Amino acid sequence: MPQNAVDFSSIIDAARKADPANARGWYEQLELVSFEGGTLKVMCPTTAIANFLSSNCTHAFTAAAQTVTGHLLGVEFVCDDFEEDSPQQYQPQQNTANHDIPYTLHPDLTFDNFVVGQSNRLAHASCVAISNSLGVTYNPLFIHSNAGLGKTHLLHAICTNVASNTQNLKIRFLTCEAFVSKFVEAIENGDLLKFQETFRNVDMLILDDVQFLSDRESSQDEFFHTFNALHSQRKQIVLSADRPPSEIPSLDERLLSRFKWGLVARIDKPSYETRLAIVKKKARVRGIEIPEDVASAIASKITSNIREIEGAITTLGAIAYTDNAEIDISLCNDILGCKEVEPQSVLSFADVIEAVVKYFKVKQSDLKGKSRQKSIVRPRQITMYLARHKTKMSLEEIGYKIGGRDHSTVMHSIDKIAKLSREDKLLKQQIKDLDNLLDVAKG
Ligand SMILES: Nc1ncnc2c1ncn2[C@@H]1O[C@H](COP(=O)(O)OP(=O)(O)OP(=O)(O)O)[C@@H](O)[C@H]1O
Repeated sequence: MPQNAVDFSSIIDAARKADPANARGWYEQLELVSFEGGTLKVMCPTTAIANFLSSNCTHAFTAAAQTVTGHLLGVEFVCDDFEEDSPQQYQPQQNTANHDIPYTLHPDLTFDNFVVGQSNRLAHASCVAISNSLGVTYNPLFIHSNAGLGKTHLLHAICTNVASNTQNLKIRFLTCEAFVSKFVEAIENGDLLKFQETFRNVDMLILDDVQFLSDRESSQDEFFHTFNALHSQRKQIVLSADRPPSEIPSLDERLLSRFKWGLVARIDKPSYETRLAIVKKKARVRGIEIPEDVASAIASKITSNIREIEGAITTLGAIAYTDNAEIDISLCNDILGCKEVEPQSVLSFADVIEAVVKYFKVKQSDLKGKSRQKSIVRPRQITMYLARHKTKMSLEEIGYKIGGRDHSTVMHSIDKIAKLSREDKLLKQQIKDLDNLLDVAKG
């Protein structure tokens, strides 16, 4: 089949329908570059987009390509960050070949896609400032807020901005949990020197959720030395937490004072106007048209957590793509109406993982690690299943929290547990016990 015989726009439409939750407005910017040896090569505008598609959408695009052409085809996402003649194939370990950023950056979480209002103006401005001159303005930068108000979004945006404006920088971006578990692993394996080299020789260190250091004395001590090593070389440090430094329990005084050396910026709950702008922005990113009355209904009803706004838009988009339904106020009220009668989940990922750890007597670090032992794999899959059903987290967020796994691994684990628990009595009982434990935790 020649390349020009492939109806690429129908493939894009079919891919949107096959997986509406991941459909994006920027699908329009994808181009078919070649069709050779049974593989469609799709050119992506950025590495982050190629990364996102490879991790999350390969299945949907392959199924779409096969449905539209009637042939067994493969799909490969490529990008051309170096502006060379031939496109660079996407390398899963790297965000760009010129930077060492081991963590996968999300293409949606950019400064362009971040709505600025009174509630987050300082945090946003300081992130922009540091990403334009690392280690010079605010060091460290400490951002804190309640859940779902944009901390992680800003951290991704800093990395994306730095990666696109500078060359050959070493950036480490990870959750504090990952830092602690790598530290513990390094002690266990006698690799402490290598660990220290990894974290003390970077141009920027970004740690998400540093409240996790609470009560972990050795990790605090190690981080204290990492901090000093970086700060003395004027390397940039960015930290985020769900509370200000002074409210992190059992935080060493030496760290507490260092966390306040630079700038501490709080993100507050956004106003109605900011929420409305966020609804519109999110809809645009997902390529969904939302009428004004629907946008304002969402912004009025969902007030405290932007993640829930995103959830409502994803649901509307899924219905619009799969049923070809028009998004109108009655559809919106159906969705938001359901939300109202749902009991408000106060469970977090931490509640879920703690329950699983206690119940199966396993270590958190193992659940988030790479072990393939059955005694770890099953509790890990159950954690993902429960996180999906008992919290409001997206597949991507669950993957991020459980050791940086991708969305398709999370989906596979959830499906597997759902299927097995129908037949396997022991598994069914385990889920029921954990369900009860979590209901008690919720109170
Ligand atoms: N000002 C904003 N503009 C656009 N999107 C936003 C904004 N604030 C938050 N969001 C979106 O809300 C969702 C949740 O944000 P994010 O994950 O950054 O929250 P968080 O503060 O890190 O939460 P948590 O503490 O639970 O990890 C993301 O999809 C993010 O893009």
